[in-house]
Amino acid sequence: MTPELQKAWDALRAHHKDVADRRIKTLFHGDRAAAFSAQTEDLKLDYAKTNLDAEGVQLLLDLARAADLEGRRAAMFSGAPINETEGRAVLHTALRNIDGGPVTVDGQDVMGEVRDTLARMEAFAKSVRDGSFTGQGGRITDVINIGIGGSDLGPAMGTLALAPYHDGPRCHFVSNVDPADIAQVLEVCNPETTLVIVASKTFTTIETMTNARTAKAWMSERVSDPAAQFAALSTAEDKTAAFGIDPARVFGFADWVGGRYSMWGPIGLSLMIAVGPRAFRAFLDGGAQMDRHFQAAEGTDNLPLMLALVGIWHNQICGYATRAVLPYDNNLSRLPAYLQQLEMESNGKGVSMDGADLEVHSGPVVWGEPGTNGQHAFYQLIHQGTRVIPCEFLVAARGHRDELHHQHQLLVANCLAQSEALMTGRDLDAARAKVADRFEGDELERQAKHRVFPGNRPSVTLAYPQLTPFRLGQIIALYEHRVFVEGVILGINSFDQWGVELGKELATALQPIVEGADASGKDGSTAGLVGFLRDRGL
Ligand SMILES: O=P(O)(O)OC[C@H]1O[C@H](O)[C@H](O)[C@@H](O)[C@@H]1O
Repeated sequence: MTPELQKAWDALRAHHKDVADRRIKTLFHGDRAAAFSAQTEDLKLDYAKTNLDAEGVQLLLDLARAADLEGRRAAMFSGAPINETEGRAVLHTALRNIDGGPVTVDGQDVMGEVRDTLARMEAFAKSVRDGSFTGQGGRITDVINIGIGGSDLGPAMGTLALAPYHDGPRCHFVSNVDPADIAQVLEVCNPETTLVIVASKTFTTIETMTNARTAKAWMSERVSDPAAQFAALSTAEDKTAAFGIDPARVFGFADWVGGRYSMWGPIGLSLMIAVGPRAFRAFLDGGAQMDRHFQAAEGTDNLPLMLALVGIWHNQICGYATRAVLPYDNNLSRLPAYLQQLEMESNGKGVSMDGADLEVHSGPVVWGEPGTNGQHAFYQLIHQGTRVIPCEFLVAARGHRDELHHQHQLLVANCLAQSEALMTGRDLDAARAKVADRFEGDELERQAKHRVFPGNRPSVTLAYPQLTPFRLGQIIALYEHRVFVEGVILGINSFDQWGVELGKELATALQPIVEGADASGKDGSTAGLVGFLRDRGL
């Protein structure tokens, strides 16, 4: 860590010591709500309900500067190999730069290829949607995307998010190697009218390849040329050919698109088939708009920067180990899962870019569920548990059901009530007043204590007009850049994922053992579990 960066961390920690005990609510005077929010025409990020003050924000901005955020950001957009452990550029932004200028990697403009692939995807999606591409039993009724991690979560989350725009064939997403996953999808599909999309950046992921073979076998029972109803999305075009997929239905992309950043390109094909090329373009436009905003907006006007700095404040400075993402937008119900990969696979590292042990914590545990469901499940702990969980709310002005707008208004009231309750809490006097008509004496005290809400719990709220394709693009790109900024400040490589390798290697080594080979070379626990499962039918 450079002395300048060290100084910036120290200054923030010292500031936190001074302000840790105050109550957020006492900070509300003057124009706090406006000063502690970042806004574009369509998006408002409110972080007034945090313990940040002007000095805290300034110190966070100093931290970003000391980490050379501007330099790293320019390096990313310019196509420099900032994924240093893999020697790759990081240019998922190029996939949505459709109306923008050239983007060069190793001196070559990649935009021609990006546009060509997008045009091929659009032509194919159109042919599936209008029935000119058919299965061997007629028009395509079902699309099955087989992929995992970044080759699943993006299109699965996006297809659900844009359900009101879904006018193409039904889309199913199979990810788990657990046969239960694929079996229940195959059960409801007709092989003669189903398109299978095998989505895998590497085309070697064992779960995906196993499911793809199962789908091919299922299809070959009913159609004479199953491969004709397969498409592939991958960087490994040689491997897609070996699987028997016609290059006309192979949509390739370059290694400078990370798996968890890949829904903007070919990996988004199932989403494009669901909502149509036009809506998909609007999604790309939303992402591109956020890219421009991220590069141009200054300091506190910059949404991804401020979302990241609030995250750093909570996770690193206040020591809150997790953050809850709570969309009050049911169609975003897979957003928490999507963000778990985006954030935790990107910033869940213990080693800095230069190979030294990290001197700060890795990124936070991210989790969540849509409101209002979470309110009736785990909000108890958020309100009264002993650990503070910063909450991130998402809420739209309007849903897609005008006739049920009164229900949407109730949803919004719930969202706003939660952030208010978290901040304000309820003190012992107010709690006593709640039960004074039913209890007295010691029992009144005891009952009141259970009804105290400590409050002073921070949250941020992202508000937007409506979850359209364009807006989804903005929101996903906002989170991507937030992860980038946090990664730069932590000094890590947000674009590799070595931490997933060991489990994969050991699973491969364990396969013969679960199939019957001798387990005695394994530790006693593993061997014991194999024995237990074998005795019961493994
Ligand atoms: O797209 P694939 O190559 O099949 O990879 C699928 C996923 O598996 C890997 O193990 C990585 O952890 C993920 O980043 C990736 O998205």
